[in-house]
Amino acid sequence: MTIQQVWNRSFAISPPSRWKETVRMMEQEVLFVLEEEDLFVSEDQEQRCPGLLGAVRKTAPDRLVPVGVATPDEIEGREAEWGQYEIWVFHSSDGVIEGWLPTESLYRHFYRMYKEQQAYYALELETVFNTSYDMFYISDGNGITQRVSPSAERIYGYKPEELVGRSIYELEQTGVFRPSITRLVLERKEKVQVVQTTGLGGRLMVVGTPIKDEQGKVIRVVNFCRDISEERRLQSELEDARELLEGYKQELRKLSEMTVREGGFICKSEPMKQVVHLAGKLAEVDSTVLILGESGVGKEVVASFIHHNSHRRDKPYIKLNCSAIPEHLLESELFGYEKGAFTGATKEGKPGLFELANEGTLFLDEIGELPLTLQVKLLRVLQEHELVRIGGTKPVKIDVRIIAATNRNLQEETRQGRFREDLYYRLNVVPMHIPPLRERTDDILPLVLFFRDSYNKKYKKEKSFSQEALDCLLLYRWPGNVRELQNIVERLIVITDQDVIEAYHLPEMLSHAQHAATKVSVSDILPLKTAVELLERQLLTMARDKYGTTTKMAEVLGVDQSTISRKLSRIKPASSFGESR
Ligand SMILES: Nc1ncnc2c1ncn2[C@@H]1O[C@H](COP(=O)(O)OP(=O)(O)OP(=O)(O)O)[C@@H](O)[C@H]1O
Repeated sequence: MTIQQVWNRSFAISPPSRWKETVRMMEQEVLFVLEEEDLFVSEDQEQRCPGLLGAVRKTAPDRLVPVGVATPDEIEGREAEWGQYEIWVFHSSDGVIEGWLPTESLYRHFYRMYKEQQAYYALELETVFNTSYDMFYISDGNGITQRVSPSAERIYGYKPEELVGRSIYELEQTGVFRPSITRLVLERKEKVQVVQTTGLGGRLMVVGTPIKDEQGKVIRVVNFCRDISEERRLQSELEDARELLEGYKQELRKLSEMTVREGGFICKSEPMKQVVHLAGKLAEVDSTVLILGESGVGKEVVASFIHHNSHRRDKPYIKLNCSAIPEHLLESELFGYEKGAFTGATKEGKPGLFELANEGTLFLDEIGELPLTLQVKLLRVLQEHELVRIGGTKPVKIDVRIIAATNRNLQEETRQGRFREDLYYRLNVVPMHIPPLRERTDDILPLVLFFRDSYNKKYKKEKSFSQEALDCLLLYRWPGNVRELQNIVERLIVITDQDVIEAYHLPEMLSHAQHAATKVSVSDILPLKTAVELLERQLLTMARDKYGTTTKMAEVLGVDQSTISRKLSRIKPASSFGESR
């Protein structure tokens, strides 16, 4: 039975709602008379303690009546022990009970009971206050700190005693926390829930609640503060892991694209033959290679060709796309870390890709995306052939061949200060430029046929292309280079219902090429090379007559200005064309 229940069974001598009042009266030594209903709350109570009501009623005026009251030993959960006390009962002249008055011994009993219960509540509150991982922060109506739980030291970096007595306005100004939730509660006079930043860089979710007096004036503000920095850290770690995963997924997709190639390496055009020739020579030496070229031209294919034809072929070939990994994770991916190097580091530490690629080749794709801080570290590895893991002190010897690739203009990047000049020269020992597909149109048809056969095999189909469709593919500019061509051929093989893929099956972006294809008509059979040359000559002459400058010609014919100059020099001396005449 709880205290409240005991009080009720004690015939509501003083209902709990009035204990406080009773105690206040006692403390002020004021006697007071309780109402009859305080004594006899309900018939139900009379039923539970039969006889008492009758006994009181039968009492002669102004007589002492014995009553049973729970002793103070009965505190939450313990069985009540009943003590005997007496009360004064007052009757009116016609015998109606007017009120009653506890005797002094009963007053003392009330008092003890109240104080013990108060102490019990205070103990409960104290325990919650002192042991909670969350923080309670209590201020008065003027914003002066009254009480703070010990977790303040962890959260704000101040012990409770260093905060008590200080103004929250001052603490906000000095940056212990921002904003002050107490200030907001005092301003708005209502409950406020806001995220607060601490001077230590943490973040708290704070719920501030006003306590008001009878006139509605805020006399206390109780803040409940939960540290959410950890949640945010975990969330950001999760996001990092997601980004990492996404990076690897991209790499996997590329890998699956590559498996279709199964070692097939198409190089029919003259420029591509030169690239392969150079790659063959580079495979014989260990020098650093920088492969330049637009996205999808085959830089990775060439890197892999170099590795697989070098003496390192039986050692690891590891590829890292510097733009696919979030900047802050790139360092540990590349250089590894020692155990406990940072929060989130595994217990054992982890080797980076440099160590994993030891004795083999590390292909750093999109090197232009490497942050400047890591560029310094990479330069050191290239120069000293050793690295130090994050959080480590011991240098680790490394024997790795670096092949880097980029579709950016690295020279321009160095001018802009985004790429270190010293690293650029260190990487640029042997640069290789892979021309875009539109500049080696002789590769288009072999590539289309190669991917057609690969995907026919993969999807168990027997599709072929109509001549008109092939013409469109040949005339398209392929801004996405070989990768785009590969994807389009795959899509056509998969989604076309008919066995022959016609021009109208081609995706929309090829429609311009298709349109162009119908604009060109050939009246006789002649060798393709001659036909292309004739067409090229006609186009160049037309464009030259119409526009007059190589800049404009390059724009309308969709090639670089240098290509125009080169081609024009074959049909007419280049000197007759100015840069932007
Ligand atoms: N000469 C080729 N023969 C056969 N397949 C090729 C050839 N060149 C490129 N590919 C294929 O085209 C796709 C893109 O090539 P790759 O990934 O090497 O291009 P990249 O220049 O490295 O692109 P990015 O700059 O976007 O990384 C790959 O699937 C690759 O197998």
